[in-house]
Amino acid sequence: MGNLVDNNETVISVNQLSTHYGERLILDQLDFSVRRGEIMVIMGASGSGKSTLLRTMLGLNRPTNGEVNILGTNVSKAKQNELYRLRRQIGVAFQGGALFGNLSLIDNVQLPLKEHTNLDENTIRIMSRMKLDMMNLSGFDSLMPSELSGGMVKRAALARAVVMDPHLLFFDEPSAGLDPVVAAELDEHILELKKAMDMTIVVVTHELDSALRIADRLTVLDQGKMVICGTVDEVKQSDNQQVQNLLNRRASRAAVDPEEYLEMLTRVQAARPHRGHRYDR
Ligand SMILES: Nc1ncnc2c1ncn2[C@@H]1O[C@H](COP(=O)(O)OP(=O)(O)OP(=O)(O)O)[C@@H](O)[C@H]1O
Repeated sequence: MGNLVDNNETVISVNQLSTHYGERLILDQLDFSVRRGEIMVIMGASGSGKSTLLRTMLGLNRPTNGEVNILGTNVSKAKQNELYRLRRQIGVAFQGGALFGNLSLIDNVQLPLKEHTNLDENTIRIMSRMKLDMMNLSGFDSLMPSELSGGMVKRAALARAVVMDPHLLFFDEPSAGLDPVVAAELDEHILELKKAMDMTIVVVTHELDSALRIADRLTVLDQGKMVICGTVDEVKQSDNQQVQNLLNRRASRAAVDPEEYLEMLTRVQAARPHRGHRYDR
């Protein structure tokens, strides 16, 4: 990656993008771009089309209209080998893309390097350890995924997603299943990645607290339509009713009694099955 960062350089452009499932319109003429070095958060309620947008941006779904350009490739029209080349420059941490349960932490993280490069074992190990270190996971190389806490699993998935030093990172629902403190820690790691690796990051989430913490800009979807695309301040100051509803929903959640919340968390912990040794930092 170069040292000269042009912050206005467009890394992703989404133009007039529409998608259907069968007859049903899911994404409706979306237009926005992602600039080099920024964190773009895509927000919206469940069913608003976030995952469909992510899949379409990665070329896993073909749009019915419009197009997505990533790093100069028209993803919507690209051939398989072009998509393959492009995806090598993109890191992806998906909700469902969990760690391989039969591989240790380090083996999970070094997998992309083994699959996509001809680097020797030693270099692969060093590169993987660097990413584990960045994610506060050094010293846990040989642990199996079942021995890791929820926060560690997410950090490990993030380490794996960036092990090839991608230009671009997609992260689907980072906070899902994490308690607020661990989710906030993960947000710090996302911010650190942006800073340390000069990375452009697209995060899909429905967690407003997390979105406001990490976003340079936000794109808000509602039923497949773009409600707003702007900086955190622009979103906060918007007089659009749907945006205000989203912000107010956060305010009412913030009013939760901390004692009650702690009790609820403890109940969940107590109900969890024993999973062997667990470590966290
Ligand atoms: N494979 C599919 N076939 C048909 N309809 C689908 C398919 N996948 C998603 N949908 C529908 O498309 C709409 C958008 O779904 P999508 O998963 O993109 O939303 P989302 O914002 O990511 O939701 P969530 O936050 O719950 O994951 C929903 O109404 C969903 O039911």
